[in-house]
Amino acid sequence: MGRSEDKVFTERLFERVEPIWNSYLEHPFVKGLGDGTLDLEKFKHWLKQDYIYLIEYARLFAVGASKATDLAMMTTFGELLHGTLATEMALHRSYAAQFGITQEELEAVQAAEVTESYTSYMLKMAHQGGVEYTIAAVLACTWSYHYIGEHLAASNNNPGVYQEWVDMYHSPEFTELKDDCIRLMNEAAEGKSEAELKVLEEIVVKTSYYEYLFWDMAENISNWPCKETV
Ligand SMILES: Cc1ncc(CN)c(N)n1
Repeated sequence: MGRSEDKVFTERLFERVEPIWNSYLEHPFVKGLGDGTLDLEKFKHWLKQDYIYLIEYARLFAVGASKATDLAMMTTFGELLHGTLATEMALHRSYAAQFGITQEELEAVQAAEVTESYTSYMLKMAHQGGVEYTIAAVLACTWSYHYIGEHLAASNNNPGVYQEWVDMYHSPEFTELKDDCIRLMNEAAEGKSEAELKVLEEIVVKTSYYEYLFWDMAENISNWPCKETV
């Protein structure tokens, strides 16, 4: 006991990404969400970019369903797909309605540079390997948002207009989506060689870095340098 091989795969992953995820908690955008001081224009940029990010993210679950190795796994991917489209994206539609942004406007948003790069990377990984690549590509997204949601809720600051955001990401529904992703990752990692696990670990690390870049993109309201190029 006590050897690294005795850990379930996601425990080993968490040890690797925990410092990266803790850096999100120090990020000005995330801090602003937690204490309600975040500039609304920054939040609107996140909202629009995240909506189209989530459309591609939902597509990943469809790829996962097509690569599933048994019916139980296919069912879980179906639930994750539905949970993203119906539960998580309902948060975005609710905020958009408060800000006078229609659903059509949300769907017509053009991906900013980081959104495009991040979703392209995830989809490339999902298509490159077996179902375990797809799960590795989505894991940090769901799990790290839950990590942030839990920390913000526990910090007892007043998120003000962002209360709904904090409530969503540590809600029982979102916790279930996160737990499903963790379970799928461990199932898919079973019997894999160390070399294969290392590849999956690097996907989780890289998507964790992309998550940081996404917070930065929202904080800086950044987009492509020339509007004409999008
Ligand atoms: C960029 C990003 N990463 C993760 C999540 C949580 N599904 C999200 N909504 N947006």
